[in-house]
Amino acid sequence: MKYVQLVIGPAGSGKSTYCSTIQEYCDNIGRTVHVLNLDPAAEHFSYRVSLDIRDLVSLDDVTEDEELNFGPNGGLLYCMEFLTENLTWLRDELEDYDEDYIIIDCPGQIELYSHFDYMKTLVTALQEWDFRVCCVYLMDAQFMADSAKFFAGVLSALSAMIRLEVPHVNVLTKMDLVDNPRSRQVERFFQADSTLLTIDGASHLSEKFYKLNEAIAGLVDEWSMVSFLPIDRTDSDSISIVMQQIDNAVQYGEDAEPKGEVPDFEDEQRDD
Ligand SMILES: Nc1nc2c(ncn2[C@@H]2O[C@H](COP(=O)(O)OP(=O)(O)OP(=O)(O)O)[C@@H](O)[C@H]2O)c(=O)[nH]1
Ligand SMILES: [Mg+2]
Repeated sequence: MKYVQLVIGPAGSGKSTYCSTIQEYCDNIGRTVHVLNLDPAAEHFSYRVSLDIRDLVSLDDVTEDEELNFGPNGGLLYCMEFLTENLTWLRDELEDYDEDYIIIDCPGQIELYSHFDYMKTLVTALQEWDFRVCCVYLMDAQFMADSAKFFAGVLSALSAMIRLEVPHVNVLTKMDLVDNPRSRQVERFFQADSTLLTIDGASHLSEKFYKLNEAIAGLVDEWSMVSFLPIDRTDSDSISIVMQQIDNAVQYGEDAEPKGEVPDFEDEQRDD
């Protein structure tokens, strides 16, 4: 089987850093992974890039083209559309890898996940090429300052989850920056729960906005669909827990051939 982690989330949520953290972790445990940069605007990498969308199209090509005349955000959408129209390029590139565990570092523009179909088209193509895809949705733990913000984040995670229709793991990033007293506060957010709204006195909200938040929180609660795993890049246990959750989600290794000599049960049965 072949596997993909599709790493998505808002701008600056730590997607590229997560990819390098996972690559380093896998290097250490002797597991081969390849990281694909899907951000046509990316320039600097803290991981080894195995595959790069910029070999097909880069943001500079698009924004410097006088006929196209795009700004950075329109240019990015154009690049993603170009990718979805040239998926054979990606299929051919992916065919080069025997060890098929790919981590895809996606761009951060939230509209890509909320109301454009490019990511869904990509996911469908990967599934057609026999990849098991897990969406890894990252959110910055530092934004957990109040529950109204948290529920806004939950809704965007939920919208990606519903749109992409693949196993989904939500991760709170940058836990190393959360100091101890605050970390207890952050822990409340690992499991989305509507009581959060009443705890942290979203009292600064107008009554109408509070009710809206309450209704949304109730919806999330009722579906019990959204939980978050914390990741601290300085703590290998937390990385390992995130990897285990993703492995479970894609059933990683379940069809692996057993290593070493396989006992011949048929012979044993005959002897019996
Ligand atoms: N301390 C700490 N900083 C982090 C962590 N993850 C990301 N950062 C910092 O947060 C900033 C953004 O991180 P990136 O990994 O580039 O985030 P991104 O989601 O790839 O950003 P875009 O691709 O621009 O959407 C950088 O300055 C990182 O160094 C983390 O786990 N701990
Ligand atoms: Mg990035």
